[in-house]
Amino acid sequence: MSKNDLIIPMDFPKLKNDTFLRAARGEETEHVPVWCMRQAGRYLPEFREWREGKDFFDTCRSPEVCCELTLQPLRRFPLDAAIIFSDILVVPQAMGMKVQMLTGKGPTFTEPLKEPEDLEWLQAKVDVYKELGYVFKAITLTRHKLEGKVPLIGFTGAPWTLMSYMIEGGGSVTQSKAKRWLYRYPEASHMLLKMLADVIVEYLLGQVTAGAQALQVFESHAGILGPAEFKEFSLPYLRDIARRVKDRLKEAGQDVPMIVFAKDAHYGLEDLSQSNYEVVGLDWTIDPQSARERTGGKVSLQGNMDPCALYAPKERISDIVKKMVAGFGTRGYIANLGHGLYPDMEPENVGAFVEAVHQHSKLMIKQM
Ligand SMILES: Cc1c2[nH]c(c1CCC(=O)O)Cc1[nH]c(c(CCC(=O)O)c1C)Cc1[nH]c(c(CCC(=O)O)c1C)Cc1[nH]c(c(C)c1CCC(=O)O)C2
Repeated sequence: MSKNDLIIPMDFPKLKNDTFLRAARGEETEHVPVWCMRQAGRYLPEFREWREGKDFFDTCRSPEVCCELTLQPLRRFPLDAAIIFSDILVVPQAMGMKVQMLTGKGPTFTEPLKEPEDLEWLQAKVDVYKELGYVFKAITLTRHKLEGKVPLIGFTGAPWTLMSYMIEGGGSVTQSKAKRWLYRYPEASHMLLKMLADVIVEYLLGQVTAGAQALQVFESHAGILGPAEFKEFSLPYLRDIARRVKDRLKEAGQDVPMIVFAKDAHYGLEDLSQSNYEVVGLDWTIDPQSARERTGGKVSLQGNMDPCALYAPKERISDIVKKMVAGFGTRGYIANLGHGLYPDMEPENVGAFVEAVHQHSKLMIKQM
């Protein structure tokens, strides 16, 4: 597949609910928009049905199935945004690494990177249209099937998070193999991070060309780094990605809001709020008001209810949401969880969360 094989997205249905996009830009809204990380996931029986017996990455490579899985949560809940069903690990795959999703174990690389010499067999220059065109097709198809209901979010893993998977070969508590590279091979680490950033920029631009209306960058493994390592090995690449994507979009007369979610990196909040992203996503370990103070009104904020609060009864969820919305304020705010939904969560309680955000925020905005 090449860029020209893509259905050039000129004829998308008109967007009816742009609350999420307005909040991302800090504009006024009638209610606080809300979506959930991992909203397309195993907590939904219809999702489990579609995924049953099928390989995870085969599913990612089927645009029709990705489209269906993306739309499922929107049929149930009045969410204000959709996020394309895919995975961050499709990028290492595009660079030539083999990854499987093993039941009960999660993502597993057949041959993780061990030493700097291993970088030689990585694909540094990736034709994203050829290797990741299936994601772009899923985005274009979903954008049509959404019928303008809500905006569609595209996403990527950030360089450090992807690097850590490529070296660890899967999930890890200490990330010690990946961190060993940072301390022992800083030059090779920067080489790998730069290689990843280059692919990510093209990948994000391809997603916008295909129809993505916002982009989220997941730095899920930020919290394992100390402040100095974050400043050296994560932040510069996060900034570089947003800058390059925005410059290239500007040349094409386009502008798409970008969200950075660096989990557990509150030490980096001030820096993240000055990193070319419109929105900073937050995990639940930071208090909404202090996040506001530390980001000084420079960005919109997204988050940050503890996903486990969804185990509470509905009335309690409503109280927690009310405090959270009051803490962030209704302007420049996108409600979300502080991380993804877990498979054992009740769809009904997810509905209660979404409803509580709309209900409380509408009242607060009216009273202003
Ligand atoms: C670290 C990471 C990954 N993938 C992702 C991240 C960053 C966000 C985060 O910090 O959680 C991002 C991701 N993965 C998935 C999405 C889809 C969109 C959404 O609904 O949010 C998104 C945005 C689908 C998925 N990706 C995965 C699932 C579950 C497996 C399945 O569907 O069979 C889904 C719905 C698998 C996955 N993919 C990954 C892991 C560690 C796992 C296994 C853990 C688990 O089993 O939940 C890597």
